Amino acid sequence: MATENKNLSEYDKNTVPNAKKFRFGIVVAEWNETITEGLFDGAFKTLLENEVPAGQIIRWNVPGSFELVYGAKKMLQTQNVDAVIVIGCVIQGQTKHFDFVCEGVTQGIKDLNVQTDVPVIFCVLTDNTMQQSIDRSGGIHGNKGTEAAIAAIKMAYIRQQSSLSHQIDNQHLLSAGAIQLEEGTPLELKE
Ligand SMILES: Nc1c(NC[C@H](O)[C@H](O)[C@H](O)CO)[nH]c(=O)[nH]c1=O
Ligand SMILES: CC(=O)[C@@H](O)COP(=O)(O)O
Repeated sequence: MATENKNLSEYDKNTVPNAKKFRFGIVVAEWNETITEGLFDGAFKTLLENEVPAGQIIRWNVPGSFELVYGAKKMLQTQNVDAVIVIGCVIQGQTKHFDFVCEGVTQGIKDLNVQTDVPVIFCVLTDNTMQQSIDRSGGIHGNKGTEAAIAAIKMAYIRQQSSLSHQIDNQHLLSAGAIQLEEGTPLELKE
């Protein structure tokens, strides 16, 4: 389904987990800032609407979308966050630079999702025209920032639940008699 057949701001509140205790990082590119500010507004307001306290939302700015990867990496390395949203707007110009920026940021964010434990949400418009970006940052097609905020809440919840289930599994094993040795602990077998 293409964006033109879906309003990016619409979501079913009944499918959104409780987000009150989650902490979110938002990294915003300054290129095309009228668009990225619109995307940020959509994401920020949606997090507030889902009862995330403003004090649990950390915002950093970076120069352009290519720097979103480094900004997200340092955000999740240094801040206590349950998910990171990266916000950018890349618009086709006269050269192939568009292709390289889009590929770089896409692959970089994918790599962070593979290599780290904190979900990084891809709120980067890759449009042919400014009008397409306007339409997707609060215009006729809604706001991709809203979509990204809901995705961030859902992924933070999956991260939390998967960690809990892992802990429960461990507890189950320990309570069932399995032992968990600290690395280097000598195993003493009693007669
Ligand atoms: N043309 C756009 C850029 N270009 C800048 C790069 O993202 C990067 O900041 C620069 O190459 C220095 O590393 N960035 C956007 O976010 N949007 C564009 O349309
Ligand atoms: C995505 C870009 O870097 C692009 O907008 C820059 O424009 P140009 O390709 O005309 O240099």
